[in-house]
Amino acid sequence: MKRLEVRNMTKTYDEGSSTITALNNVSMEVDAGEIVAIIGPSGSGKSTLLSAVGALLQPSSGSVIVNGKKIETLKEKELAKFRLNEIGFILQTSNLIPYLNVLDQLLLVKKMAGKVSSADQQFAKQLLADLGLEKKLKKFPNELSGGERQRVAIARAFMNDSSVILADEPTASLDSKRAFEVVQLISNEVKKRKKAAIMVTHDERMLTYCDRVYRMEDGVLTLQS
Ligand SMILES: Nc1ncnc2c1ncn2[C@@H]1O[C@H](COP(=O)(O)OP(=O)(O)OP(=O)(O)O)[C@@H](O)[C@H]1O
Repeated sequence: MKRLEVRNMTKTYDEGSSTITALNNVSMEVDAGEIVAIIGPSGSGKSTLLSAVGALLQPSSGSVIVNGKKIETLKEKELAKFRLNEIGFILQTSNLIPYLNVLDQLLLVKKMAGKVSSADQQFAKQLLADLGLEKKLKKFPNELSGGERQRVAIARAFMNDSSVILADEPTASLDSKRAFEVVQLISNEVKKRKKAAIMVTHDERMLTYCDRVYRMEDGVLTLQS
């Protein structure tokens, strides 16, 4: 059983008299410890695919299966829980909360899910240390560089120990040195913590850190390498 499977997924949008096919019979698999890239032109359906895998959008047909469970079978309440516990998102910009320090950015995820244990505190510190931020625990976002902020966002995505990590152009706001660092760190954590990760990127230089590369064109996904 693969950690993540997408089976024959189609998403259409009705636009008056015409229909846009954002995803056209897309299938892919990502196993634990794998990071795959999706490249492709603007408007080809990459964000739509990430949204569907992250249970933020319902496909018109097809399935997303995480740890053998079809997410379309989940009810609204279970879906919210699924998003919180099984999906970690890393976005283009770090989206940190301005009035929380670095450590609290991570602990907020736990506060939302219930309460913060000392094991949670330890885990958060361990993740931040993995990402080279052990000296920045008490800093606020405006006291960090762009690369540091993005590393906090990566640590935060791993904080709920989800099965799946979804990264939507995580290097878009970084210069190329920082971009390499950030993708390498994501890849290392994915392998160390046995996540199934999908990264959408426009930057072909980042593909060296990925196990497979898929190309999206007009809603059709093909394996490139
Ligand atoms: N809510 C919506 N209603 C109608 N059409 C939509 C909607 N969301 C996306 N689309 C269309 O679906 C197609 C795929 O869009 P999507 O955002 O997935 O592309 P993308 O590959 O992520 O693009 P980019 O690289 O520019 O972010 C596009 O034609 C887009 O216009």
